[in-house]
Amino acid sequence: GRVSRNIHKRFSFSSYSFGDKYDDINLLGSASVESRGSIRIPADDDFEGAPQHQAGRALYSSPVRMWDPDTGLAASFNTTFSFIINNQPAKGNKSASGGGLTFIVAPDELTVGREAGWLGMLNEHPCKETYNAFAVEFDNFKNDEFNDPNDNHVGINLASMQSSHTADASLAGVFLRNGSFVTAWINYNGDSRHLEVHIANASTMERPLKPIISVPLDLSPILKEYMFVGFTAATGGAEAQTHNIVSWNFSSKTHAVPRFPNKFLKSESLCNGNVSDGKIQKQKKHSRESEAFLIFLSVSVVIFLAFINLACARTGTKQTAMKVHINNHRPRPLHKPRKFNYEELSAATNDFSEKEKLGQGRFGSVYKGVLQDGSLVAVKRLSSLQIQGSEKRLIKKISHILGQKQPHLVQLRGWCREKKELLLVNEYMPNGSLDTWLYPNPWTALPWLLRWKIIKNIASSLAYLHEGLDQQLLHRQVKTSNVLLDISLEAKLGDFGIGSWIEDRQARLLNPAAADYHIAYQAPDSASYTRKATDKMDVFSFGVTTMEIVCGRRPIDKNLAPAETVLLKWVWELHKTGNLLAAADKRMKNQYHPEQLMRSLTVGILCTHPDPNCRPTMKKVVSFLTGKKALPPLLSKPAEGSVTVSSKDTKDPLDMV
Ligand SMILES: Nc1ncnc2c1ncn2[C@@H]1O[C@H](COP(=O)(O)OP(=O)(O)OP(=O)(O)O)[C@@H](O)[C@H]1O
Repeated sequence: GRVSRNIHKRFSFSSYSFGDKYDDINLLGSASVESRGSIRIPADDDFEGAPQHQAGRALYSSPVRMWDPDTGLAASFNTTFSFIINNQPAKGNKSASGGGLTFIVAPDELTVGREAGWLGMLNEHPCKETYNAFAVEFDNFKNDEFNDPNDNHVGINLASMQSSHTADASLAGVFLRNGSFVTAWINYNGDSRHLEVHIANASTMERPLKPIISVPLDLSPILKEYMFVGFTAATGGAEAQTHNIVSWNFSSKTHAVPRFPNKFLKSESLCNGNVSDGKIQKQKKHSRESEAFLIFLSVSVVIFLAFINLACARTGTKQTAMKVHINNHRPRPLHKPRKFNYEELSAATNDFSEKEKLGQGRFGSVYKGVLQDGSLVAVKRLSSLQIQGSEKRLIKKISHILGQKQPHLVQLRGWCREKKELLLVNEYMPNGSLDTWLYPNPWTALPWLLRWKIIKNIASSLAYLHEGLDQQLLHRQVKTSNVLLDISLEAKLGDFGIGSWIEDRQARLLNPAAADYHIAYQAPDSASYTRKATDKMDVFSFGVTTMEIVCGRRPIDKNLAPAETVLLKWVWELHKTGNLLAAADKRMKNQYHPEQLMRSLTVGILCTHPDPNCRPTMKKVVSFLTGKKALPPLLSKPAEGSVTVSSKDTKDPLDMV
């Protein structure tokens, strides 16, 4: 599954509905919304005089994102609109000429372009400053100064009244000024840099097969991030012409490289990563000295505060009474976990529609849903698969998970067991799963401080499941697709505990690709289905996940050189040659904390030891990561008697790839 990081914009005005959405349209110059509900330029109905030499604009009132500054790519957009150009000879002037209209992407919401041949698109700029607008013109006057081909053409205008491409509208059977309905379709693809324009002289919305213009076009040099879209039109001096836009649909999509909060980008401890493994030892010593000073400082502050507190308690001030009152007011849980019925979840997910699908795992699909109370949920639909054990045992297992509350565990809000399906209702995590942040976007580099925080968050939630409960709960599916990010990019571990209910062999049949991907996280000792699951298998998966987060690559990547294909082996080799820092994700551009990075990779190596007995517990991992416990020295070879990482005679699942 992948969470899209694109920004979409979509709006629609059905025929003669501009009056109903008056606030959504910004009218400039002589543009108006006439009584029937279409946009009309010029405003005045009187053909006798006023409409001559008029220019006006009607823009969608909010800016639209048209360009992504990080990738430099233009938006892709599709727009369809219907218009009528009505042309009558002005009094005393027999020849009917005209002006025309444009669909414009404008850099501002204030400019009204010049009248006549300028179509309200541009002004003459005495200082020659360019006005970076893009427009498709529907021009019914031949301006020789702009090299117009005739008085009935469509043109592409890039910050200029001289069109870069033109086409004769009559080739599509369209006569722009004869007062009939014209429909235009403008489709621009910012990735492939291609523009197509279709027109049809009809009130139907059916697009003709053949475009009137189809050209390669890179709009990115003239676009800026936010722009205004809409229409311009103008009249000249020898005609009485009105331009009515009757209906309009617009949709756009821009790439978006996430911008991370400053707290993840700036830190004094972040330094250029060109540091050798050896230098880090020295840095460690220095940081221990500063840690000692910090501890001294904190202890002094605590003693001081305790003293103040004691003094207040003696005087029995009002303040103390108030504090007690606040502490007693304990918040109630927002959503009590419960059993859901099928209809409720079907309604919440729009009948499990494809549009609401968040992703597909080994056992089924996950859908976004809105419950009746308005809260957002992610519904995991485990269909037609073998759930292990009796119904009674299953419910018992679910209730064990339902009760778990830890800040870094995705909250299970309930379940539904109906129609031979099991549906799990989880809290919705708006920023999706971690794998979608790591891949495949080459522009997104998760900042180091965020990666470091995520690693510590996962470690703490696993330590809680393993050692913080009366009855140990094994996760059994620790991997980046099960690490989910909430609105403030806090990491939470999802899908904990459910691995033990589900028939693994069934999963391969359901989704072989996902099953292959899953195997990369599995410890060699879990290769046998008869072997009982242990917490050390979770520790192994955590080790692989940690390496993946630091290195920003998949645990198995067949596109890489053979020596690098298996992440675990590659990291181990780099460690042996004292070159561990070279494993850091290149997209971080050396902006990381070398000591933290080394520490997490070392923890990764310890956790993926082939011998489960040599792997640390998750509690120990937490103290290694937080620096409470010193890391044991890593041997250049795994300890005597244990199986080596690269050994061929183990049942290492990585060797099966
Ligand atoms: N609570 C949630 N909030 C938002 N998105 C979610 C949530 N749970 C899952 N997803 C999305 O749905 C996708 C599929 O999830 P699912 O857990 O079914 O599969 P998986 O983790 O990729 O594989 P597996 O089935 O082996 O666990 C995830 O990758 C994630 O993008």
